[in-house]
Amino acid sequence: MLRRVPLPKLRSPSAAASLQTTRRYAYQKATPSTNKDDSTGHPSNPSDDPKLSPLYTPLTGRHLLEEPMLNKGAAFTPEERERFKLKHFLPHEYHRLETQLSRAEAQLRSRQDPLAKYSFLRSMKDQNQVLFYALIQKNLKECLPIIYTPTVGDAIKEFSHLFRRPDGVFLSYPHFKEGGARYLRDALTDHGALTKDDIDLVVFTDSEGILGIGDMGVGGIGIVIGKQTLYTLGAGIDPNRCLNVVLDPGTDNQHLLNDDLYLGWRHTRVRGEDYDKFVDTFMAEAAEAFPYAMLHAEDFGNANAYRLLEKFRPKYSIFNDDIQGTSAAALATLTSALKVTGSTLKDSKIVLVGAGTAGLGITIGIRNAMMKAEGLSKEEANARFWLVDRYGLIHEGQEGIRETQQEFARSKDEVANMTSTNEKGQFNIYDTVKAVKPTVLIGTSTISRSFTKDIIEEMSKHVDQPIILPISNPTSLCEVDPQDALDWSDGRALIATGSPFPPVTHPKTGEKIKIAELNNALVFPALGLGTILSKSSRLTDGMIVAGVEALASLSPTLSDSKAPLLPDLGEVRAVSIKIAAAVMLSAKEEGQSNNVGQWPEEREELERFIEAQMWKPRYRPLELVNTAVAQ
Ligand SMILES: NC(=O)C1=CN([C@@H]2O[C@H](COP(=O)(O)OP(=O)(O)OC[C@H]3O[C@@H](n4cnc5c(N)ncnc54)[C@H](O)[C@@H]3O)[C@@H](O)[C@H]2O)C=CC1
Ligand SMILES: CC(=O)C(=O)O
Ligand SMILES: [Mg+2]
Repeated sequence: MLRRVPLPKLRSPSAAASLQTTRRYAYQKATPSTNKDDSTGHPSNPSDDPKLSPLYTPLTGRHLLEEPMLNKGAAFTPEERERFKLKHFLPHEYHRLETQLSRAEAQLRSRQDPLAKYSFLRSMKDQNQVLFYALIQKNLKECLPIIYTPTVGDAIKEFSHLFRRPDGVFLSYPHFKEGGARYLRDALTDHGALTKDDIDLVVFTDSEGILGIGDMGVGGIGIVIGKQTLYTLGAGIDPNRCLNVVLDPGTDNQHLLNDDLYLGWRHTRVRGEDYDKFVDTFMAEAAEAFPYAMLHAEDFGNANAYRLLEKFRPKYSIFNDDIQGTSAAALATLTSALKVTGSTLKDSKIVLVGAGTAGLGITIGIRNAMMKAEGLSKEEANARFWLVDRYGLIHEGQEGIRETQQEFARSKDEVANMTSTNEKGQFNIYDTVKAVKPTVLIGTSTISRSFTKDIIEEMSKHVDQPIILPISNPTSLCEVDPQDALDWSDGRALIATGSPFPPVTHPKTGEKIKIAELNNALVFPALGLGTILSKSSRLTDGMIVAGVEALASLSPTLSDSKAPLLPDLGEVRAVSIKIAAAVMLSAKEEGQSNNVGQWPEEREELERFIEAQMWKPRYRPLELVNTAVAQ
């Protein structure tokens, strides 16, 4: 017979206290002296390990098992089972994390379909956070394409069908209209349970431009969760100090609007002043509630991404990953590629296809580097770019050019000499490549396999080692399969892609060649970590450039010209330490850091300090507190 389990005491103060206590007490900031143990395993009896500081919680019994931040499942020790009234909820045996991992790995691998693996991992995240992160960290190469691109894209499309339980903060426009700023504040702080010191990072989207798959409505929470997971895996940002947020101003995705199971606000997107008021108020409330947090914007549509970044950057600690993160990763890749070709930024001719959020971010980032590092004027640097968008090469007088693209429009005189193979007289990618003879070809267009054989062959006629970066995600939207790019360039192309690809075969030598993954995931976790650890109120361009230089200095091609252009995403933690150190030192130099003196400035010592600060998936001892203490 089922016995009814008593409900938790939901009266104030305990209701608010459960999350507050978990979050507040979860963050016992590691110091080098208390956190010398850097292994990811857990000690034989966690409660007795003096190296790990405890977490405090008022939760017991079923409520403790249901709290993913604290749940250890079968790894609750016999003593903890007694103290936290867990004995009757758990089978007899006590298993260490290592044993739990073996079971979890077998369960993961028993699922063949990537989406089924995704669902498994998502529910593990909802149940036992330490096990989730330990599993992925141990099997990073296998799990990254599941929790991130490409599978996350499929999961987002299916969000309302796969939905089991929520993870994150859902902010819908009609609730905002009714409750105004107060509603947003209550939602973000969980009605006051979270206070200003509790959160380091807010990741948020309005879901209009998810990866390359477009408007995904409330399903965009999936990319937010994916990015937050990478902050934790890649840079050790404490998951208990992150807030995942989706703004739901409606959706223009007709398929979702017609779907009976759709879970978001069933309404077309609110735009104009109403939208701005929603986002402006959200930013103001988030910044006031968590004044030390970095606010990470993800996958906004291109009509809003730049506009909002420019508007909010002077006021808040905002970071737009698609603009700034992608630009940083691309600049590091290009720097590595140019070391191989023996060329420079200013000697490059760059054709970029898809001048939207990511494409323009990359263009501006490289353009600024040409000016700063190689002394070009803005006009001289702009002249190294040819941007091709949906109406072909962007040039003066062309209809449909967006304001953000304007400064890169080619002159009328230049295009007067070009030949169009298009019945509308537009200059497509082939026409542009033929006329320009570029050294670099970048794809951020979302147009699958649009770098065709004739384009790659034409480019390869004029340059020894064409640099080809098709970085649209997910895999299905990549502009060219790397094997094709290598075959069509006689094995000469230097390639990096946005989603992971298996190694390719050199068409002449038969050698296996690894393809670098040019994804902002290699850099944004560390940009965030550096900003958070240096308590910087802004992530400046200078801090980002310091991170780019650190990343480029880790390129495997520096020691082997046939190696991938970037470090493997599987090594992101080690990479993050170097990038974060560079970011922190730059923050200090620029006067952005608000805690100079509290961290070492000598590079190696700083790297050890950063490593020690990183959250690691280990079970920590638990201490029972009563709610009065929690308050
Ligand atoms: N690898 C990475 O780290 C990143 C990759 N991306 C990928 O880049 C792609 C673009 O993303 P966003 O810039 O956010 O999207 P977006 O929508 O802002 O930009 C896409 C651009 O491509 C243009 N376009 C559409 N059809 C075209 C055509 N036939 N020819 C040329 N251009 C065309 C659009 O007009 C738009 O300007 C996505 O697939 C996204 O996943 C985005 C950010 C990071
Ligand atoms: C990687 C990423 O941010 C994107 O594809 O949108
Ligand atoms: Mg993105």
